[in-house]
Amino acid sequence: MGASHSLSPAPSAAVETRPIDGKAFAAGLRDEIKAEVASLKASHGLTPGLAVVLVGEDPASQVYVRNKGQQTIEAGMASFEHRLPATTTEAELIALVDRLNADPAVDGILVQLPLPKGVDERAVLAAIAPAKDVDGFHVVNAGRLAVGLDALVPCTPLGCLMLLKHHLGSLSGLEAVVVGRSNIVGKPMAQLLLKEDCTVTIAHSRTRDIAAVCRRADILVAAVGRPQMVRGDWIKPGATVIDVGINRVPAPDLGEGRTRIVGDVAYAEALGIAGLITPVPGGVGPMTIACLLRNTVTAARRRAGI
Ligand SMILES: NC(=O)C1=CN([C@@H]2O[C@H](COP(=O)(O)OP(=O)(O)OC[C@H]3O[C@@H](n4cnc5c(N)ncnc54)[C@H](OP(=O)(O)O)[C@@H]3O)[C@@H](O)[C@H]2O)C=CC1
Ligand SMILES: Nc1nc(=O)c2c([nH]1)NC[C@@H]1CN(c3ccc(C(=O)N[C@@H](CCC(=O)O)C(=O)O)cc3)C=[N+]21
Ligand SMILES: [Mg+2]
Repeated sequence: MGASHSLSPAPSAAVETRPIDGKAFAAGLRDEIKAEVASLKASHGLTPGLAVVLVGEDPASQVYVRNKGQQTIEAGMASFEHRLPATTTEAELIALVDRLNADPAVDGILVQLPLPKGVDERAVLAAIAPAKDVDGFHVVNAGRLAVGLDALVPCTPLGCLMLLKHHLGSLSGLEAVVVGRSNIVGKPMAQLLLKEDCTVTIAHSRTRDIAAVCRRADILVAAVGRPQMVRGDWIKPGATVIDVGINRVPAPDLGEGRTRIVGDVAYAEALGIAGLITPVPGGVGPMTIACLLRNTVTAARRRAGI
């Protein structure tokens, strides 16, 4: 057969990769939430309130807590910040959570993770009233999500799902691979994708030939915490890539001692291969906070019965 009649595919033209603007999408969501809060206030006298508990001095956590507080107030909600020293005991923390559970002005409680060594995270999360668990980390909410009941859903996977549905429409039948199996990102992400009728694979540190597993994905979600681990040749051409990773790495090009934030995906390598990709920063992170505000409004409505 002559070359002009070859049945093999032409050398594939590079895919045009479109970045997903999570920052803009989150700003739009916050505008909607702000309008909803104003109408709840006008018609029911209800002001949703979010309490954030930060233990210790973790610099990254301080940034997120500041952003959360600002955006909560901008949305017209009440923000309660509790900053405690790293020496706070588990009993003191649980006593604070109990007070917040009983406080009628508080609709949502978020205990920023990680907690200092010596504090049992599970015990603290278990103390949060499920109706105020706007992170969706309590076993009651995790269980409700798993069996298909209404639940407060963890903010990061919820934000990822909103981006996916907005850009892809129906996800039914798509191959989804989630890299990472944490209780706060990987597992609930897999549950949400399953609910959308994806065929879901969860990969983790023991997965054999992870590159080949990832290459099956129409939707690839990276939630690992390893800078740029997912390489360009792990991505199926045209796939949608959601990069959850927030990794602070040295950036000597910016100057001595400077750092920058990168994701779990080698973004530059993904360009020309992925169809859609979330950048870091400006992708999933802003969606997490917007979904936290949304969950706080949801919790406030349910508690008020409206
Ligand atoms: N953008 C946002 O809003 C948010 C971002 N994050 C970021 O997302 C990332 C993940 O967070 P989180 O889920 O809490 O992290 P965890 O450390 O709790 O979980 C990481 C997961 O990645 C897996 N893993 C680790 N190394 C490898 C490897 N070499 N190959 C394959 N899998 C691996 C682990 O597997 P195993 O279970 O086998 O150990 C584990 O399941 C972090 O960068 C975090 O900062 C987190 C929350 C919100
Ligand atoms: N109980 C609890 N719930 C959490 O949801 C939780 C937590 N603990 N501990 C830490 C992680 C991390 N996390 C982020 C939130 C927002 C951005 C964010 O806004 N990122 C922006 C800015 C990034 C920057 O420059 O710092 C972006 O990606 O564009 C990132 C990460 C929530 N977490
Ligand atoms: Mg109130």
